Amino acid sequence: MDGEGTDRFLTWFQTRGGSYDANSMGITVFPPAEGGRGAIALKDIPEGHLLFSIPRSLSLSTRTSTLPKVFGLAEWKQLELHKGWAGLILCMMWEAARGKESNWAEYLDTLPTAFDTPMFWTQSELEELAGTSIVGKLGKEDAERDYEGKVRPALKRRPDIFGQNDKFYSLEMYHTMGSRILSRSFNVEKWEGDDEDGEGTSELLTVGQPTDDAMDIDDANPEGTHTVEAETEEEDREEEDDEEEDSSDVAMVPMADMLNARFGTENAKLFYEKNDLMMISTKPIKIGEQIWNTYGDLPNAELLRRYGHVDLLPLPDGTTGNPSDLVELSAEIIVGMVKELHSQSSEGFVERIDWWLEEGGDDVFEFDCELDLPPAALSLIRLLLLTDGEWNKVREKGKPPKPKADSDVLLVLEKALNKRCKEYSSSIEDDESRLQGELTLNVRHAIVVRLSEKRILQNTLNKIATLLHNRKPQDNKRKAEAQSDSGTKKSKRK
Ligand SMILES: C[S@@+](CC[C@H](N)C(=O)[O-])C[C@H]1O[C@@H](n2cnc3c(N)ncnc32)[C@H](O)[C@@H]1O
Repeated sequence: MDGEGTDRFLTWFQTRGGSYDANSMGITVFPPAEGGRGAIALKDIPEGHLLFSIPRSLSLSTRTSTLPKVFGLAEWKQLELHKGWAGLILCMMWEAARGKESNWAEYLDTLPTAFDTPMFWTQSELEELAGTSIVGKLGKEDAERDYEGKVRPALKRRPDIFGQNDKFYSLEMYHTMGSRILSRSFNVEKWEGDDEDGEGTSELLTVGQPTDDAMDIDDANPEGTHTVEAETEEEDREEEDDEEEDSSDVAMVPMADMLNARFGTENAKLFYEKNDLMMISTKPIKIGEQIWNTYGDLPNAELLRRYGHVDLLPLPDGTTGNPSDLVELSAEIIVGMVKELHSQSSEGFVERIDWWLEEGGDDVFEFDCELDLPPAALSLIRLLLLTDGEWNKVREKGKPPKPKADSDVLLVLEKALNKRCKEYSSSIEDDESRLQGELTLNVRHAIVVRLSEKRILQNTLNKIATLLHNRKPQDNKRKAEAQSDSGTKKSKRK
């Protein structure tokens, strides 16, 4: 968006009831590594300062767009457009197709048309992500299923509303709108006491998850909070009980979505009142500094998948990376390793695994930069290593084994992590050397993500090796003691 575009947007914003402190903040373009277009402090801003406010009616969601009503709410639901993001995407397509007639025309003009997210990568670029957790989370097929199953039938059913304009309603446009939601939407809940369909004087929506983030600013907005993190994946949302309400909470919020984010730099947050959403500084901001929101300090894999960028900061070990990074290990690898190491038959495990899952046990374990061994992974390994007698007792008690990292458990975990390392097609050294050379942005991002995952795996393996080294003599001593104890008991019983 050029200067003229910014001015048009700001004029639109103000004429529609939005307000911003033009003395304190402006919209400018930062270097790409700092987010490109974003907001800048035009003077020293104290903490708790209102930077801008947005009437709820100016957010764009399935509640504020008139499309669901024009289409007919019953038919909307019949096509399942009230579930997931398909309904909001169709609203955004329709609003874009209406051009200047749309309430959001000038806002829609500000939104990106191209993305650096893996959703739009070539096959060879995607191959660079092999081994990372992004691969299974792109959601492209799910999106295309929704387009074919919900949006296309809606377009066919109501040519009087949608016309024949393929340009605005193509699958490509569906992905573009979906990516706009993924990288810019907020979770805007209904205001408590609002009536069923969001009409009337109860003034529609509230922002965010009014829980931990809540912060008192003054009496006027006692429950301020924000959720700049893009919504959870569609498939997660579909599992939620009150899905209908959740989907209509997803909203595009003009101006608030102009703020960039970087790990640990947040100095402004979105708060809410009954009628307005408000961006308020959470720290003093110096003149010339960027006004940063937060996307939840996500790991680079998630930043890349949702937003198309990565955070690189100096880390305590002298490398650069994102302190939130983590690597996933599936329970499947652990189960396979126990089978391999202990020559167990698959049948013996099925019962235990089913029980583990029924009890709410994880099927994926996260290892992070802190290098703590996930207690749930330790507990699962112990469960799988139990004798049949011990397993029966555990089942009777209804409690998974305590997450103790003895040497048997550590050996399984070590092998499982070594196997996990093999899912990447390159070594740490290869990646480090490639990062020194010329690379396209996408390939560089892919290497940053997988290198960090591999470093976490390697550091965790080093930790396990040290633990094993220190623990073996202790474990042997304990085993010997246990044997002599049981011997004593047995002789007593005789
Ligand atoms: C909510 S928008 C922020 C405003 C955006 N820069 C714009 O021009 O409208 C999120 C997008 O901004 C960019 N962005 C935000 N923070 C960034 C950062 N720390 N580094 C690189 N890009 C960033 C990414 O393209 C991301 O998808």
